[in-house]
Amino acid sequence: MENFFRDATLAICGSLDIEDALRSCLLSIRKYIPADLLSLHLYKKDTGFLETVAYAKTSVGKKCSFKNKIPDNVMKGIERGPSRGAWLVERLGDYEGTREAAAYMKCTDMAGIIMNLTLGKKLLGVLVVAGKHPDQFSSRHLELLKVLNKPVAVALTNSMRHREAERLKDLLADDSRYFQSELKRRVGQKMIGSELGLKASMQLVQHVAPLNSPVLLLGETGVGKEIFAGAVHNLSPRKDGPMISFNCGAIPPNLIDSELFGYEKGAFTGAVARKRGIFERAQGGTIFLDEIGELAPDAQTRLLRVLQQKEIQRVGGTDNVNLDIRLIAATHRNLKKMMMMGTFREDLFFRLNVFPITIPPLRNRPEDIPALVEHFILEKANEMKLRKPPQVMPDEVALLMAYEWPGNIRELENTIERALILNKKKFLSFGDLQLNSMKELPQADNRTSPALPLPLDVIIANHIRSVLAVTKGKINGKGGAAELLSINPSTLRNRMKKLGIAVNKTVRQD
Ligand SMILES: Nc1ncnc2c1ncn2[C@@H]1O[C@H](COP(=O)(O)OP(=O)(O)OP(=O)(O)O)[C@@H](O)[C@H]1O
Repeated sequence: MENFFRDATLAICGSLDIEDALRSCLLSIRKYIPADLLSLHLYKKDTGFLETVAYAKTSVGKKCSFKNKIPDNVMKGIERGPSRGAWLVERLGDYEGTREAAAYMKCTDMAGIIMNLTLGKKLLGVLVVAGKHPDQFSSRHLELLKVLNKPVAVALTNSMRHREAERLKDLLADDSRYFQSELKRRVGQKMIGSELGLKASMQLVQHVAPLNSPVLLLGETGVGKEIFAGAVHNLSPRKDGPMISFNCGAIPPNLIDSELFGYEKGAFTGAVARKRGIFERAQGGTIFLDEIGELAPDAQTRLLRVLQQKEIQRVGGTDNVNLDIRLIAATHRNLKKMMMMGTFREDLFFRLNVFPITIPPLRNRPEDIPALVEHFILEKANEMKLRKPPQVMPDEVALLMAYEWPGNIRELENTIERALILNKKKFLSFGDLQLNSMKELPQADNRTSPALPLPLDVIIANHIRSVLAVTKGKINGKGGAAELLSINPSTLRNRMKKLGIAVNKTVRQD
C-alpha cells in the first residue's frame, strides 16, 4: 500500500503536462490495479459541463478539451455533495455520467472505477480508471484507488493553473505583438515636407537621432511633434525597441505618478495587481512626453529625480528599477518664459533642453501644403474606400495655402476629411466648409508678419472662445469644441482652466 501510494503520487505529480503525468501514473498503478486507461475530467459547476482534460493508455498520453453536458440526474447527485467517493461501473458506455466522454475516448465497452476528486469540500472533477474486461476491478482495487484522491486532485488543479498561465502568456505575447506593430505603424508615419518646409528641422533630427541625448520638440499644437518624435526614434539605434508616448496634459495630477512609474499590488484601493508605468514599458526604447509644460510642479520634481538617477520606484514599492530609455519631450508652451515665471523648474528645463528642435507652424511653410493635401486625400479616400480619390483644382489649393491654419497640420487633415465626407465628386472644393476664420485671414503677403503681435496664449484663448461660441459651450462629442479644435477634450479643459476660460455649466457637455 505504501509503495503504491508513493510511486503513484510521484508519477502524477512528476510533470505539469497532465497527459504525461497521467500516463506515468497509469504505468505505475498497473502493478496493483489492472488498468488499461486513465482519464481526468474537470467539473465545471458554472456551466454544468464535464471537461475531459486528458486521458492515457499504456502507449500514449493525450491532452484534450472535450466538454459534455452533465445529465440532470447526475448533476442533482453532484449537487447533493461529493459524498460518493468512488464506485465501480460495469460498462462506461452505460453510465450516464461518463457515456459521452467514454465515446470520445473510445472506451464505451470498458469496465471502470469512477472516483470523485475533492479538495477540502470542493468537488473538482473525476478520475476514471478503465479496463478491457468486465469484472476486471474489485472493491479492493476501489479502496486502493481512494488513497490517491488528494494527489490526483492537486495534480489536476496545478495542471489547470498551468494551462491558464500558458493561455494568459499567449494572450500577452499576442497583445504585445499587436501593440508593437501598432506603435511601429504610428512611429513610421510618412512625414511630408521633410525636403521642403521641414528640411532644417529634419537635418537636426538626423544629427541627434543616433545619439542618446534628450530631445526637446517645440512647436504649436498640431505641427507634427509626435511624427518628429517617431522620426528621432526610427533613426536611432533603439528603433527596434518600444516607443511609448504620454500626454502629460491629459492625466489628472493625482494619477500621474502611477501612470509614469507604475504601482505595486495593494499600493492603494483598486491596485489589484502590479502595473508597469510608461517608463518601464519604454525600457530599451524611447519615451515621448508630450505637453511637458502641463506637468504639475510635484510631478516635475519627480521626473527630474528619475532623469538624474536613471531609475524609478513603483508607487507602493521599495525596489528600484534601472532605466535604459531615451527621452523626447515636446511642448507648444514657452518653457523659458515659464521657467522665468517660476512655473517650470529651471533644473528640469536644462535637462530637457539639451537639443531643442523647433517645428515651424504650417502658415510659415505653405510650400508643404500641396503635397500634404494630396497625401491626406489619398489616405482618407483609402480609409473611406473611395475607388477614385477626388482631385483639387489649383485655385482651391491656393485657398488652403492662404489660410492661417491655427490648428496646423491636424486642422488641415480634418478639413480634408470633412471635405471628402461632404463631397466625393471628381473635384474637391473647400468653399462650403465654413472655415469661419478664413474670412478673417490676413492677406497672403503679410502671412509671415502677423497683424496682431499678441502673446500666443491670448490668441489661443480668443480662438477657443470663438469655437465655444459656435458650439454653444459644448466641449465633448460630435460637433464639440474639442473635435473642432482637433484636440483631446481633457487637454482642452486643462488648457481652458489655465487660460481662465470658464466651462459653461448650463450647456450639456456631451
Ligand atoms: N509632416 C507631416 N506629414 C504628414 N502628416 C503629418 C505631418 N505632421 C503632422 N502630421 C499629421 O498631423 C496630425 C497631428 O500631428 P501630431 O499629433 O504629430 O502633432 P503635435 O504637434 O504632436 O500636436 P499636439 O501638440 O496637439 O500634441 C497627425 O495625424 C499627424 O499624422
